[in-house]
Amino acid sequence: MCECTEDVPIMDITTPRNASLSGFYKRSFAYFTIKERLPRILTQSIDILVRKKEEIGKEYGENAKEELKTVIGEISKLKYEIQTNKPMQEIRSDAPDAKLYNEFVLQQPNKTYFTAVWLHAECYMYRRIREIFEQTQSLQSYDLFQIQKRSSFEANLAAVLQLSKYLVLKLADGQDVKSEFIKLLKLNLWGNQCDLSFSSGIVEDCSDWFQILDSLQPNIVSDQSEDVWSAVSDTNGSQIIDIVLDNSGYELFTDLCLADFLITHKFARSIRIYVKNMSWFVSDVMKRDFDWTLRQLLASDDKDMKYLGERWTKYLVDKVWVIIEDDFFTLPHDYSLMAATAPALYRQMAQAKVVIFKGDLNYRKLLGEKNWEPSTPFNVALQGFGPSKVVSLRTVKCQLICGLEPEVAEALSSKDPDWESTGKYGVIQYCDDIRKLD
Ligand SMILES: O=P(O)(O)OC[C@@]1(O)O[C@H](CO)[C@@H](O)[C@@H]1O
Ligand SMILES: [Mn+2]
Repeated sequence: MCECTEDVPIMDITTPRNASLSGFYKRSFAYFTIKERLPRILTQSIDILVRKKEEIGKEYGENAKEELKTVIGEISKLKYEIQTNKPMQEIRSDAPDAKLYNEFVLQQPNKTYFTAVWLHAECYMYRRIREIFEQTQSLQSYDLFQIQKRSSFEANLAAVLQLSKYLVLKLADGQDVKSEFIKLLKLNLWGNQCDLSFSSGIVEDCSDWFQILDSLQPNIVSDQSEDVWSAVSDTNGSQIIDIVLDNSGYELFTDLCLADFLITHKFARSIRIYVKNMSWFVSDVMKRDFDWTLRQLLASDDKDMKYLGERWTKYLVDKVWVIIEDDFFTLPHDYSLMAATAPALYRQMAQAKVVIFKGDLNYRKLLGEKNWEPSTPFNVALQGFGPSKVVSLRTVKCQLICGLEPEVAEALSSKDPDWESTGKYGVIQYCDDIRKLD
């Protein structure tokens, strides 16, 4: 039994094969996340609000200081509900996504934090944070994680600088385009190690990847970068490439470098970039984070960073890059439900040559949060999702995976029992099993 007050027995086992990940299985990263990581994220957020009270008052008005007390109380309440395994409550909001949340949670057989599907419980927590700010007068637009996101970019300036120089050089040079593309793809993959939900909001230095890229090759446990290259470099058909972003900071910078490379080498006429429309899993990119990042580049003293800032601003003005916000990315639904829940988005993605999904959370959604047999082919694990060719770039931060050669998972587990929750390993996976909507 766990120490939860709702009298629910938590099983002291690992996640059974083919079951949904859930805090219900005590020997799982899902359990650890709900028990330790989510409450820690909330505690740290409260600390920041307390520390920044005066600054928030100056920026959002005196009333905001009063409302902060309510916000802090509500976040503490949310933390208590998680720790004591209460059922997920109805979201009180007129926003259209709240209705979908409420219907979705109602349909689920298990509604408490530790018994629900982990993906649902974790997404719900971030939606509740949004609700807390929605209920205020003065803090509607306040982003609880903005300070951490900005610090993460600032802490990784050295890596950004180094990559800027490299990219500026490579953009001007048409040599060896394939190997440069694959190199950028891998840099981009490792950029996904730098998320703040994983480190519970602790800003880490991500600067090493650039130097040690080759030595990391054995850690890419499934590498279909050749297939990705073939799909991306095919100049027949659609000239649009979609990227579903993950984290702000260094990872976003690597995404934009890849997006620039694709445009410069004419693999796409336009790149559509999908962002979150609320504060999400601490470090995920919202439009305002994207804009802030470009402003940092434009204001830089470094000529290459500034140049990229100008170049990318022009891409946005000319609609070569288009930023898209869609509610679907902050719903608890996995991607196999996109066609039914967000058919317009599915059809839009079907116009793309390739859709690149960044990061661990997107991978969980692609695989339907299920503990697949690790040798399950990627196209099977996608369970019918395939608006276009799908690429996933993901460092392995939780216990689900597919597309591995037989025995690879067993060998990794005996070498490093925690291999699935360290972020040290990565996958570059590809599927061209396209399923059009009627
Ligand atoms: O999607 P991202 O940024 O790569 O990772 C998000 C993440 O940190 O959050 C989840 C747990 O909180 C984990 O699945 C994953 O490690
Ligand atoms: Mn993320």
